[in-house]
Amino acid sequence: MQVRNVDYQDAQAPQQFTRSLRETGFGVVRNHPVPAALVERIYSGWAAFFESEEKHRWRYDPATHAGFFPASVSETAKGQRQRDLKEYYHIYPESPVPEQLEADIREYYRIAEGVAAELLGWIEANTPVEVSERFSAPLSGMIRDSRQTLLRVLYYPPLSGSEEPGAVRAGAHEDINLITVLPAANESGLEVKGRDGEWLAVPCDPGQLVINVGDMLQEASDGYYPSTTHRVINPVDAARGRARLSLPLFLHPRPEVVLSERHSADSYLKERLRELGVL
Ligand SMILES: O=C(O)CCC(=O)C(=O)O
Ligand SMILES: [Fe+2]
Repeated sequence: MQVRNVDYQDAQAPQQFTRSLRETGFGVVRNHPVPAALVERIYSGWAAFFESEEKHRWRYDPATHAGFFPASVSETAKGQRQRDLKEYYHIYPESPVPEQLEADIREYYRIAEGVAAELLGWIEANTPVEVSERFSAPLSGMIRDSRQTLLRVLYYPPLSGSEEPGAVRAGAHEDINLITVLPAANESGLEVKGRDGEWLAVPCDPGQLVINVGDMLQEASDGYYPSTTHRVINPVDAARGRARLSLPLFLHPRPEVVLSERHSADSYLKERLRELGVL
């Protein structure tokens, strides 16, 4: 199995990228429109936020699920017993954000959403017609003007040594949404599960973007694109003392968008959140 690394500017990029998604559920692109300096500023600004007490004043709103989620309420991946070793901050288009962090994060949201629309166009154009004729709308149109797309700023604290045995940074899971756009994290750790069950590190140098298929694209394509299981493993040696930040943008269609005969985006999301015990 090979997660391809594709030059965004290359004429062959749309085919190569789509092939990687089809074969592995993942693709990596370089030379893309997300400025590396913007991502670096976001990582350092948000590291300071997560390392301050200020974060507790931004605790999430249970009605909207926007805001800061401390480690004590963090997700537990399906089949995992311990909570993930992570904290995060959820941002939707109208969510409140600390003022000193707001301009960069809104800019990132806007640019990454634009890249996602372009990539969905590539996928659409390179999907066999017997699969794409089932799409209820062009894939890039499904996310247009969506208020559901979620930006998650993730902070995995340095390991203290007092973690519960078996607890990991992010337990094996699949994403619920259409696709996920993820700039290279500041530390390694992301792994993808191959068809043969072995775990592979997702190759990702600074400045690159990782894209993965979520359950909604798997559902809309009737399994043609696989929503691949992934996880974040714990660091070893010197890296244990370092925090890891990452910035996934989860692209969600508008609620009324039809995914399949069984599901709209809204009914699908609700079913999955109920399974996760979040609804
Ligand atoms: O932190 C990462 O690299 C991946 C995070 C992830 O898979 C998620 O939040 O769904
Ligand atoms: Fe994920």
